[in-house]
This record gives sequence, C-alpha cells and structure tokens, in this order.
Amino acid sequence: MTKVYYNGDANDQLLQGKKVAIIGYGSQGHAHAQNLRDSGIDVVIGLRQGKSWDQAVEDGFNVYSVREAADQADLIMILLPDELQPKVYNEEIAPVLREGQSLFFAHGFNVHFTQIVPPSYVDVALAAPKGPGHLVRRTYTEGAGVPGLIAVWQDVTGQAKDVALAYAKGIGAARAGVLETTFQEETETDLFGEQAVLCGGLTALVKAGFETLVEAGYQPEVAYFECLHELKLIVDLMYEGGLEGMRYSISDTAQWGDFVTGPRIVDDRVKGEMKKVLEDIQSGKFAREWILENQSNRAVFNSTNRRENEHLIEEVGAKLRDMMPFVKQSQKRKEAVMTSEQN
Ligand SMILES: NC(=O)C1=CN([C@@H]2O[C@H](COP(=O)(O)OP(=O)(O)OC[C@H]3O[C@@H](n4cnc5c(N)ncnc54)[C@H](OP(=O)(O)O)[C@@H]3O)[C@@H](O)[C@H]2O)C=CC1
Ligand SMILES: CC[C@](O)(C(C)=O)C(=O)O
Ligand SMILES: [Mg+2]
Ligand SMILES: [Mg+2]
Repeated sequence: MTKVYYNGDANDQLLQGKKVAIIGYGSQGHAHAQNLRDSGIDVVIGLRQGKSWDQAVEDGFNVYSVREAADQADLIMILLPDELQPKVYNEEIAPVLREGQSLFFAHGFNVHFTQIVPPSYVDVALAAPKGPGHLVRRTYTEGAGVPGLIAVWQDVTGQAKDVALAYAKGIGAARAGVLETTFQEETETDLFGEQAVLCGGLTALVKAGFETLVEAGYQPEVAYFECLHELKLIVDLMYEGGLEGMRYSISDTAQWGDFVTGPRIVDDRVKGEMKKVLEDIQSGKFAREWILENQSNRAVFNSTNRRENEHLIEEVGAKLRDMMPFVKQSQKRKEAVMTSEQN
C-alpha cells in the first residue's frame, strides 16, 4: 500500500526561519502564498508590474521583481503559467540561483520535458496540489485541504523530500493526504487527467448531452440544469462517498440507467482513444504541440476559446446563474465581506 503522508509526518522546522519566494500570484500563487503565511512561514512574492502585483500588495505581501524575490529566497516556488516559465526562469531566476537554494514547481511539465534545465547545485522538487488554486485557498481557510503530490528531481542537501513535505503541509495539502511520486508520473497523470477526464472529457460530455437534448427540441434551460448544473450535485456525492455513496442517493431508476447506459457512452472506442491520448502525452507529442502553439501566438487556442465561450450552453447558463447568486463564488465573497462589515 502506498504511503500517504499527513500533518504529523512533516517537519515544520525545515521551513522556519527560511524565506519562500512565490513567483506568480495567480490561481496557485495566491493560494500557496496566503496558506504558507497563515502557516507561519515567511513569504515574499516575485512578479512583474500589473494586476497581480497590485493584488498581492493589497493582500499585505512584500512584492519584488522576480529576480529580486528569487535572489533573497531560500526556496523559490515557480507558479507562473507553464508556457511562460522557461523564459522567466532563464532571464530572471537562473542568473541568481546559488547553492543551498531550493527550486520548486507545482507541475513537472517544464522539468520533465526539458524546457527548464536546473543547475546541478540546487535542490529541485515538486509540491503539486491535486486541485484548482482557488480551492487550495478556500479549503485551507475552512480547516481542510486539497491532497497533493511531492517529488524530488534533484537532492543536493539530502533534505529535498522533507522540505517538500513541510511545504505541502504549509499549503494545507497534508491535511488531506500527500503522496510521493516522480516528476514523470505527476506530469503524465496530471496532463492525462485534465485532458481525458476532468476538463476535456467532462466539458465534451456536458456539451454533447446538452446539444442532444436541445437538438431534440427540449428547452435549453432544462438541458442546462440537467447536464451542467446538476453535475456538481452528483460529483459532490461522489467526492463524499465514492461511486457507491452517489448511487445510494440517486433513484434505483437512475442507478439502472447508470449501469446499462454508462458503458454505451464511454465504450471501448472511447477507452482506446484515452490510451492514444496517454501515448501522445508520454511520447512528448502533446508537449511539443503545446509549446509550438504558444510560439505561434496561440492561433488555435484563441479561436477555440472564442467559439467555446459563444456556445449556447454558456449564454443560457449565464442568465440562469444570474438568478442564483448563491452559486457564484465572487458574489458569495462580496456578501461575506458585506456581512462582516455590518457586524
Ligand atoms: N491552476 C491550477 O489550479 C493548477 C496549476 N498548477 C500549476 O501551477 C503553476 C501555475 O499555474 P496557475 O496558477 O494556473 O497560473 P496562472 O495563470 O493563474 O498564473 C498567472 C500568474 O503569473 C504571473 N505572470 C505571468 N507572466 C509573468 C511574467 N512574465 N513575470 C512575472 N509574473 C508573471 C501573472 O501576473 P500578471 O497578473 O502580471 O499577469 C499571474 O500572477 C503551473 O505550473 C500549473 O501547471 C498545478 C495544479 C493546479
Ligand atoms: C485539472 C486541471 C489542473 O491540472 C488542476 C487544477 O489540477 C490544472 O492544470 O489547472
Ligand atoms: Mg492537476
Ligand atoms: Mg494540470
């Protein structure tokens, strides 16, 4: 059985008196920075001037250029978009890297696919939450956490794994469970999961269900509630109790439909395609195409994004969600602030 690490397995002392530079203050960056700070760790932020810089200052952090932050830190966590990391690393971080520092990532893409080649004299490790950054922060504030993976690429000090575990505890991941992996396993499984199941597979399934109902003459609003809105409610049950827990709550009619129709939708052809997707990830084909797409100014990414945002499901969903302010996180936050200001 794989060892799962929890809070009690981590040595907090390894990050006490050390300075952590969080490079980037986006989805993961703001969450790591705020969680580590709340865990008693000294954090500075490395950024360029702009929206995130202003936000990090507003959130009470000392913010520096990437180079200045990296230069003063014991541990540098790179939380920039994957496609921008190699340039920023080469121009701003590599020139100031020195022995004794640790270089951390939340995803192994650039190291595994050799877009970043760290020098031999720094520890290189991974602390990768298995969830979106905004939930890494939200769950932490709720006393919970998002599970995480740690991995060591290069261990100069002999402490890289223990430091990665202490970091994982600092961001709240060790409340939920931390697994040790390799850069290769993290990179390949993360890319596969987001493409085939969590993001690509799911959005395609939702759209195909919605379109099938609408093309058959059913109301788009009914199709939206059925194929998108209710998904969260069903997934929440799976999150809490696995497949069995979800099936306990649904009707026997739904469960029978699940058993007989599920395998007709996700059939052997779909599974065969998943295997090909995995092969493209393992061979580096996907990585090369994503790198080239960025070098060609994201022609396909941008046009696909525009088309996707214009889909009827988005138009219908936006109107329905406007009538359900409680489902909008930003609205929830505004209300929480207003309530705390009133009290
Ligand atoms: N999103 C997620 O939940 C997850 C992400 N990861 C990994 O975490 C890493 C970060 O991803 P994510 O949080 O999504 O990234 P985001 O796209 O949310 O991060 C953008 C941040 O990077 C800053 N930035 C962009 N370009 C530069 C630059 N040239 N110099 C300085 N700062 C810059 C942006 O600042 P500005 O406002 O100025 O543009 C912003 O603060 C990736 O490796 C990703 O794979 C891992 C698990 C989940
Ligand atoms: C599922 C997408 C993800 O891998 C994540 C939130 O874990 C990402 O890269 O954003
Ligand atoms: Mg992921
Ligand atoms: Mg990912």
